[in-house]
Amino acid sequence: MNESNRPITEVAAGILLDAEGRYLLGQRPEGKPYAGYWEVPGGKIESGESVFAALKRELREELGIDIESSEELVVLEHDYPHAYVRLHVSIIRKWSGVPEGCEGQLLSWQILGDAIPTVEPLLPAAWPMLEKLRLLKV
Ligand SMILES: Nc1nc2c([nH]c(=O)n2[C@@H]2O[C@H](COP(=O)(O)OP(=O)(O)OP(=O)(O)O)[C@@H](O)[C@H]2O)c(=O)[nH]1
Repeated sequence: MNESNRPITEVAAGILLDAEGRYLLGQRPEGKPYAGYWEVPGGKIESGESVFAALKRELREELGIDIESSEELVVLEHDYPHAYVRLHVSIIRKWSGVPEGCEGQLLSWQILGDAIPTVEPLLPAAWPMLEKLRLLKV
């Protein structure tokens, strides 16, 4: 619970960062809250699951890739009308397979040095994680 007494939804989000300094965004599919918004891939952490296990499972389901490791970037909270979420954001530099939109979602590689993504709209809570990513010397 938080100060507004809403249950906290724990979420794992993974920023795939490639050797050319690009990161991946995906578009939320129809049927989910904020459908059509762009986000960092990931999803809800199941009860008893570690952040890394959730990330590994979500990225396999959503993108068809397998990750071996991740680095924590930031933990941030956001109060949405539909949920109060705590996002555990990690950077992933190595994976096997080529990311595909396994749930029919569009994907877009973005250049880290760009001020704003070339796709929109972005989920509100995606902005602070991208800010944090830019501050990092990657
Ligand atoms: N994956 C992801 N979720 C985010 C981001 N920013 C953000 O606020 N969220 C929120 O975190 C929650 C993630 O839920 P989700 O709907 O993607 O999770 P899921 O795939 O497990 O959903 P499901 O229960 O429909 O299967 C949503 O409330 C979403 O609005 C982001 O950048 N990436």
